Amino acid sequence: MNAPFAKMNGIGNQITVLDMREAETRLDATSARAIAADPRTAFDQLMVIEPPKTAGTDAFMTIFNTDGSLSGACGNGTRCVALVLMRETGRQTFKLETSAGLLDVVARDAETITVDMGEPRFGWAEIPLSVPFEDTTTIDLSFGPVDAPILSRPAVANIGNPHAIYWVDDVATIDLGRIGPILERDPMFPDRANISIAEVTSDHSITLRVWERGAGLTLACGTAACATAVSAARLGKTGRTVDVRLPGGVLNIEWRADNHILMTGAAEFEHEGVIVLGDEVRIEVAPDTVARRA
Ligand SMILES: N[C@H](CCC[C@H](N)C(=O)O)C(=O)O
Repeated sequence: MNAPFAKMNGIGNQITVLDMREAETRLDATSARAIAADPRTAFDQLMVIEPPKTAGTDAFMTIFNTDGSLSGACGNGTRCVALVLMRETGRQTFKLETSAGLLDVVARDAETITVDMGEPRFGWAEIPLSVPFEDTTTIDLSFGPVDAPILSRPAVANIGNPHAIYWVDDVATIDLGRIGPILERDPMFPDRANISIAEVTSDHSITLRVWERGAGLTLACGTAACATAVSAARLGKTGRTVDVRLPGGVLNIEWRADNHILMTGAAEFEHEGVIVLGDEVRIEVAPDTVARRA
């Protein structure tokens, strides 16, 4: 079976979009890991486009991480899927669905794609946490020596996936590649968690680095930007509209008065081809789609 793929990125977050709308089978975790292992299709997230499950939606998306685990949400990948559908249909508005819910998308152009990421959830059981906390704006989960922790008192939020955000004075001084994998698997998080460190630089800007659950350090994470923005606003650190600066680029996040989070940013094609799915995964890149990079 052949499925078209597009290797893309959402401000540096490595995304492979696999179109399985015509496929008779579903992709399994073993095949997802094989696709991740090939440099031509390597991804932080694999966005599998499937036929719509709910009337009025354009497609269902199954989201795999590099390690083959599933996520209910991926902001950067959703913009990439929208760009694929915009090119295919010429339309600019889409309704997409994941295991976590519905997403309305408005794609003005490749630089300006806005996803309504829905409403954040803050209840401890919704994150989920394994310990009850009445107030999730700060929870008790530090890292480092008890008397001089390197990180402490993160905010937590669920944006279709679990996030913990630590506030720091300088994101460059924290060894997130070492600390991230430990906190990702802390017993506090029964489903693991995406771990962010955030530096508030003004009442409308935040610098962010993310260790992603199931994928590791990435150049950007859309849901982490959303989780960070709403947490900063809840704590009074910023207003409700912020620019979030990630290593790969900037996302604008607006937490609307109706509680919905709007995420706006770019998406980009790199190259395309087909993935032949059988006992083994075979990848064929269409040479004419390989972007010339200086
Ligand atoms: N990069 C994605 C999030 C991936 C989340 C995933 N790592 C998980 O929750 O398992 C984004 O742009 O929102």
